[in-house]
Amino acid sequence: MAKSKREIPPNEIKHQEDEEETEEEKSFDELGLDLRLVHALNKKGIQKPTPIQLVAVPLILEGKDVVARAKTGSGKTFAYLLPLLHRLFNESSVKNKLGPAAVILVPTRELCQQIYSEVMSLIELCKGQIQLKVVQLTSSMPASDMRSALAGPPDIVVSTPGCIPKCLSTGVLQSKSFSDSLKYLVLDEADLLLSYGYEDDLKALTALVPRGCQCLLMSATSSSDVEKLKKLILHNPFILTLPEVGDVKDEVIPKNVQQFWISCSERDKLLYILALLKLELVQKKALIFTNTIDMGFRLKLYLEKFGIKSAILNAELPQNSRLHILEEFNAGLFDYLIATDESQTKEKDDGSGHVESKRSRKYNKRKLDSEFGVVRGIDFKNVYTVINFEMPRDAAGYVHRIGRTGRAYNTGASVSLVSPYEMEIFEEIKSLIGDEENKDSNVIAPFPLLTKNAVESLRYRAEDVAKSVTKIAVRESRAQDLRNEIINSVKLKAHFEVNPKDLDLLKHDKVLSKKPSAPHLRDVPDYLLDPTTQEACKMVKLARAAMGGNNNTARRHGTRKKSRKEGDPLKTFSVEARKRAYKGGKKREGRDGDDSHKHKKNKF
Ligand SMILES: Nc1ncnc2c1ncn2[C@@H]1O[C@H](COP(=O)(O)OP(=O)(O)OP(=O)(O)O)[C@@H](O)[C@H]1O
Repeated sequence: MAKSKREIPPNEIKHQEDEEETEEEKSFDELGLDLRLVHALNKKGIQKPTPIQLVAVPLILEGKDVVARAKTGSGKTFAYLLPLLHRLFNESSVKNKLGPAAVILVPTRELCQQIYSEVMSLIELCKGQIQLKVVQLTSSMPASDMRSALAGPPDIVVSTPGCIPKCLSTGVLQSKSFSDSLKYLVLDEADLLLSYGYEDDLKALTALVPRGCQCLLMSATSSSDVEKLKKLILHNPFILTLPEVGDVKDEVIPKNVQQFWISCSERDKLLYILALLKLELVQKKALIFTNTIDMGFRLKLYLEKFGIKSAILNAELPQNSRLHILEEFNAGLFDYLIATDESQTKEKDDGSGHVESKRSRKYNKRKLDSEFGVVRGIDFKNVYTVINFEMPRDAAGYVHRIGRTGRAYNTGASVSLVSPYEMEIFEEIKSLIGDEENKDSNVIAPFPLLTKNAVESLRYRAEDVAKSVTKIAVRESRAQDLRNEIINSVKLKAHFEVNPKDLDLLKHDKVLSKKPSAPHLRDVPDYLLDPTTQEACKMVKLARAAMGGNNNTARRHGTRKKSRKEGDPLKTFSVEARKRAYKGGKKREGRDGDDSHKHKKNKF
């Protein structure tokens, strides 16, 4: 355990990344973890604990209540999962227990799935030496599914908070059985649980948490909500804060993420993002955030016209599709994911002074999934760049968005397009993450690689194309995409239950536009680029090569695997799907190869 050298309350442990050198040398084994878990981690390529794991694991193994606050991507999940599994592995199972021993509560379904997969993969890697039943529950599950999931009962339940009260009220779970068996309660992404509207559910649950239950609360940011939860559920917990929250400024963005911004008008945002992507001034994979679903589709349609493929992720899509999109993106099947991370209520007013049309509002009234959370806590793999096409509505949203890159020991970058409407929130963000004492410190620096000339050389076509992406086109594409995803989702459900790892059926970066992109818009000829931009492109490419390509390995595997799977029942899905898959494969082979021919031949 990290010893406190400063005068801080006895149960409060603050930790700086550069202190306690000997602590940082410690291995998982030396933290006292079960060797089966240590081997499982090694098989995953995880060798040394992150700072939060170094401090939290021993405390949790000792049975302490812990509140851990650490940056996004700092490894908080293993910080509680490893000691939790250790304790469950080594406990003699209580006979006749009628409820779960451990409950992990998370704010969204996506997180539920993610944590569930993480637990299952650790258990599987323990080579069948461990028999633990793990289930996931979400509020939309029918009572019969909940009943069968809870039969046994399971050792670990991963759930959104609304589910447990639902299980209790429908008689699927008895309050007494629940209280008698519960030994571990984890509130993960605690800073979000209340903002997702789970306060009543959590209060209902509190009454049932027995005194001896070990409670753990994990969060990326500190907030009054976290304080509230801490008081509600934990008893005299150890408070871990990494890195140390200094007197002056709270550091919430990982140091390994370089943050940039570009000042541009609302109208020029399409032009600027085109320049960033088309001139390849940002590293792939990139996660692009918009505040409304319509804007996400507008952006996708616009980029398509220039031959830039992307996929869309939002709360409107069916759950299966969302999970599938995440898995595909994580597996490297496409490079750009446009995500909308706000809820329906917020979507009505986008804060930028833009008034949405009546029809658009009608579409926005579609039922969005309140348990959806694209940004919060999701472990996107190998995202190098996060682009804020529109600025989030609050500073915490910025922290969570940027936290999708630079995870664990990786590096990353972010680029925010900031219009005059968004300067206020931008200032707020800067003051949250910056150094107030040193006003000149460029925590978010101006993006250095894009010259005015480079932008202007693209303006004519960019504006022309932007005009062609009409509101009607956006609306039609959104409706069409939703229809497709609903059909696919129903058909996929059965298959994914049997083959959860199969990613290859549907390509989510399919082209939505009815007209193919014009060849002259696909590539940028050299004569349009000034020497500075050409130099910048080269630098980015070199950096990508140094980083080991552009994450295409998985994609290539995916393509080949698919072409071999002629017998796959999913391939008979529909003529459309097959065509798309074939086209997708061809296209990807081209993209995987040397793409240096780009920028040379075609006229722009
Ligand atoms: N000790 C480690 N060494 C290397 N990678 C690790 C280690 N611990 C966790 N990771 C990886 O780091 C990534 C981020 O971990 P995790 O999702 O737990 O972060 P987090 O702190 O919960 O972030 P967020 O607040 O965004 O949810 C995951 O891909 C995880 O597998």
